[in-house]
Amino acid sequence: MAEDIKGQIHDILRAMEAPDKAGDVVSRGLLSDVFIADGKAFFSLTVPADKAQIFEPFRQEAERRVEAIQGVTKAMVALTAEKQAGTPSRAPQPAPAQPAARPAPPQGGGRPQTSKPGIPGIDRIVAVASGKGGVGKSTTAVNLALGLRDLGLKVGILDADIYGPSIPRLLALKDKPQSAGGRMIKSLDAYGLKAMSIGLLVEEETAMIWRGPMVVSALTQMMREVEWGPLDILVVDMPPGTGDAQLTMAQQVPLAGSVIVSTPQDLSLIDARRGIAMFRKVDVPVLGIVENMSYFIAPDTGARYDIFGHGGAEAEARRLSVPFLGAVPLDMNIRVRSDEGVPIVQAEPDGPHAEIYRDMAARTLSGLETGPVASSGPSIVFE
Ligand SMILES: Nc1ncnc2c1ncn2[C@@H]1O[C@H](COP(=O)(O)OP(=O)(O)OP(=O)(O)O)[C@@H](O)[C@H]1O
Repeated sequence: MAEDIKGQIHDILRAMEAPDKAGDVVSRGLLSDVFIADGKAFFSLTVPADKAQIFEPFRQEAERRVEAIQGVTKAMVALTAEKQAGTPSRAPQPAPAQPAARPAPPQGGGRPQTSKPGIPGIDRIVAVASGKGGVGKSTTAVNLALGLRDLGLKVGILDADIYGPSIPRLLALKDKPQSAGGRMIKSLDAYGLKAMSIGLLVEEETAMIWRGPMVVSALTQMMREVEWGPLDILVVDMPPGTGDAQLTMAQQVPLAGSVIVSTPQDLSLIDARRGIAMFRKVDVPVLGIVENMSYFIAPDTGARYDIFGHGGAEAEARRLSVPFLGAVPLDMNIRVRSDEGVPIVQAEPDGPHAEIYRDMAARTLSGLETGPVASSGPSIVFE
């Protein structure tokens, strides 16, 4: 059945004239894998960044035609922009991505330019990623977002962790997303953040088997079709790992930078290194590394223990010439607050942890404004 639908989708797309009149999108290899689940069809079309705008009516028409196939209840087609290696990354943007009247970045600043289509109303998108699961990526993402909020920014958080969306739990999001009319859905509000989670929109089993292009289709759709309102920064909680889905996301989402979360253990650091290599490969600036569960604070005495060999991530950051954004202790309170749906920065704004996250937010922001300080040039390390 699914194969039959895929065949029909190919036929439909082959028969449609591409707006740039350069041949049909299937023969040109612009079509991703087609994924069918629960009667929903997902695929993306990779188009040159400067043609994204003229392809939009084509995208809509493709959705209409695919939805007319018997057995298809919904079609989700995303345009992803092609970034050619070596081309100057200043292709025209299909839609204004910058709200008016933002201060210009400092001279020589590292505000990354991207040839990928920006998201209207969202000034900058920052990915929070980890080389492996369970290191506290989501905890870091929400508290970093709240830290950025405390710096006076308008901040959104998008949970793109298809393998275990945890933002609804961390932010106690209970309401179902509501339609905002047309294709748009309203973002949810949590502690002054705009929030949306893939877990609120898609069945978890469906999302887990998506491959890279499908994840990007869903993600770009969530970015474009959620009413975020104007945002200074959208923090994206990425799926853990450095596989196909993550690489495609890093490559095709217009990211201004990435933050890598690691624990101090060697194994986690090896994975973090892979994460950094992945972002570098696709020219996304690495804004820095966070060392989570860096040391342990005994709940009874408050004494500090470096049980995991604290400092590993900081040393690694130096070795790899990326900024170190901060060390967060393994602290029962951080976990308890997360489980209660009130992240520590919100629950204990005057406590030591909130301060750590606010510092982290300030360093992240400064990396966005001026470029990650330690990231340029090779470093010579004597061991
Ligand atoms: N600094 C910390 N101190 C104590 N507990 C923590 C800390 N950071 C995270 N945790 C706890 O560790 C668990 C995993 O954290 P989290 O869900 O943020 O990790 P993750 O890397 O996003 O995981 P996954 O990749 O599986 O989604 C959670 O129970 C969380 O509350």
